[in-house]
Amino acid sequence: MTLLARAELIHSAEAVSAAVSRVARDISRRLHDRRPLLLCVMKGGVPFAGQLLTQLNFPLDFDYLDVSRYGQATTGGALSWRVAPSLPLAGRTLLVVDDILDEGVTMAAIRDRLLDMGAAACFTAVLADKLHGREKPLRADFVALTVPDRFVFGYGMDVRGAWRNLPAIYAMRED
Ligand SMILES: O=P(O)(O)OC[C@H]1O[C@H](OP(=O)(O)OP(=O)(O)O)[C@H](O)[C@@H]1O
Ligand code: HPA
Repeated sequence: MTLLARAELIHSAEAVSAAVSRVARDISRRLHDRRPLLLCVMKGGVPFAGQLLTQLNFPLDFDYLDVSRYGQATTGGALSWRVAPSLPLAGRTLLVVDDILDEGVTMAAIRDRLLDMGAAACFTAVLADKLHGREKPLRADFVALTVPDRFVFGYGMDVRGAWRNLPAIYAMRED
């Protein structure tokens, strides 16, 4: 059986879409008058950032950064910075958008680096916050959904490089 056929549906496409719209409204309320620079974290942040962008009805700028610490693995390793944002950050309000806050190592390192680069404020938005019960180095300001403490994929999140393109969120079965 294929990996997808054996996987368990955690959040349907409809549930993901509704949660993204709710977060878009929250972000609009909080940041509408701050002309934020929205930074998409490659690669997993692409679907979430793309859908958010179409629902944020206020002026903003857009750029991306690329970091990775999982590669094809299901456990995290050392963080590798591949591309830093190219737009100037000094004095800006940032909104960093990623697919998942798991151990939180990636988002905390991104926030620290962006503040070091001169950003005035760094807000964070994630599609999924993984509930594993361990302390995280940061809490995201905007969270669309929670996911259980299992390896999840879909809507930007990959499993061994695949299935980022799914409109719903699935979890691998443990056995
Ligand atoms: O909270 P953490 O435990 O640090 O994990 C979260 C990070 O892991 C994934 O990135 P990955 O390294 O797989 O890069 P990718 O998005 O390019 O696949 C995900 O997109 C987050 O950026
Ligand atoms: O559960 C996960 N799925 C996909 N990518 C991830 N990166 C960190 N945790 C995960």
